[in-house]
Amino acid sequence: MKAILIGFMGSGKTTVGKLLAAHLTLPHVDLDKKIVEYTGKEIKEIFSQYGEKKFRELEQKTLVEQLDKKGVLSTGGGTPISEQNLKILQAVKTPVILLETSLNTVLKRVAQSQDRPIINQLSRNELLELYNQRAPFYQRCADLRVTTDNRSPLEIVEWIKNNL
Ligand SMILES: Nc1ncnc2c1ncn2[C@@H]1O[C@H](COP(=O)(O)OP(=O)(O)OP(=O)(O)O)[C@@H](O)[C@H]1O
Ligand SMILES: O=C(O)C1=C[C@@H](O)[C@@H](O)[C@H](O)C1
Ligand SMILES: [Mg+2]
Repeated sequence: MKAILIGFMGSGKTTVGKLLAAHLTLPHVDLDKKIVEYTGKEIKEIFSQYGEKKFRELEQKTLVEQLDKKGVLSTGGGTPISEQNLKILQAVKTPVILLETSLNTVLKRVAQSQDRPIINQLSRNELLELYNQRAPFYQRCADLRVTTDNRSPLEIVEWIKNNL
């Protein structure tokens, strides 16, 4: 992989990853999408039918499978949130880029979406707690950090290209 994007739900990993890959004429790989293709089920169905633990197992397996491939990898929001995955992301030679987004912006972007079981299940306060809990995991494996509040996907892609 040429770059790995990490960050909270709604930080823009999928959107920016797709655009960055197009700018670099590389394939784009989205971990969530790979899991959906592999299982033939939507993420919310995997959560409701098999539980989050099973989803995390699939996520880790898929992450390891993709690391040596060519392209730009967009992870899921929870991918770096285990000591095992953190070790994998810290050890990888590819730059890990953290898309930093305030919780307010996250909520503006994804509050209406029904695709993210974690966002749909939690109250705003619980989400804030999760956001604060996750921040150190993201920081521990990030090589580069870019703020996405008030920046368009294209501006973020330009920033990444200039800093990669
Ligand atoms: N920089 C941005 N400015 C404005 N809107 C954005 C930006 N980045 C992403 N969005 C919008 O926010 C929503 C969520 O983006 P996206 O799906 O790329 O996030 P994600 O980080 O991949 O989330 P998840 O962790 O759930 O996969 C989309 O509707 C997208 O169009
Ligand atoms: O932040 C999370 O834990 C998640 C984010 C999404 O990308 C999906 O991987 C799933 O909805 C879980
Ligand atoms: Mg995504």
